[in-house]
Amino acid sequence: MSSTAKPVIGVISCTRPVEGEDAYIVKTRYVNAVARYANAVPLICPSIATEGDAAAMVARLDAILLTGSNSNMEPHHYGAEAGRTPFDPGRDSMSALLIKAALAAGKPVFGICRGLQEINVALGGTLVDQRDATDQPSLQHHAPEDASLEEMFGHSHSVEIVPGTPLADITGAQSIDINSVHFQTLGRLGKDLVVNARAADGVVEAVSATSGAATILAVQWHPEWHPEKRPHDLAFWRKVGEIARSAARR
Ligand SMILES: N[C@@H](CCC(=O)NCCCC(=O)O)C(=O)O
Repeated sequence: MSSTAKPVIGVISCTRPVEGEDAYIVKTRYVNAVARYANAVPLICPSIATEGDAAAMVARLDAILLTGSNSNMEPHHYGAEAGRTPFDPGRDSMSALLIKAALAAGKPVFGICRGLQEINVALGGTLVDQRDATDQPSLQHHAPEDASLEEMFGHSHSVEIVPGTPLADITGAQSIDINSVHFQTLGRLGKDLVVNARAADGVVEAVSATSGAATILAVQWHPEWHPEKRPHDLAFWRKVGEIARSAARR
């Protein structure tokens, strides 16, 4: 497929110190997955925008992807009084503006891990931190904090897929094994979101929605982490590309 025929997917960035100063960064695995497995053109969106800038970016995109990140949303976004650092307020602001602009424009919104959480909060939902639980969680959703990167993404568990949902169609499976790299989980579900998968402890692991002409598809795990090893992750990216191409033709 020629590059001009490929959809363009905006990939949100995070603010991180690089060489002693702030930089807008995206981990290469997210960008590479969009290019290699969704067969789309990735375009990194700096997390600096007014509402008008976010709308201007979305006007030039066919879809947006909200990536994972080890920062947490600031708790005031979902009505909580306290939360754990690290925070990334620029990312919080940008994700909310991009989601609002994309849904208003009828363009697809894809989310991974933090991105799923941002979508849930943008639609009025809340987050819960597993580390605040008073009782011992029945399922750990994150490797120990001192785990190496490989150990962190090697931490996995199964999820049950809700029959009849888009994820069931995408994967053709009832249960899949996923990597798990998050301490926060969805609390109250955001408006119009449909649960597509749950872990054994009831944690929501995937959601979808059709908001007007826009499609939402978001997962709590990381399909960009070596998807070549997991058919359901390859299927996720193929669907991302398919939805984005359909949006590009509108
Ligand atoms: N901080 C939130 C979101 C977790 C998340 O996105 N993890 C991914 C970290 C690795 C990466 O940067 O891709 C939480 O803890 O739930």
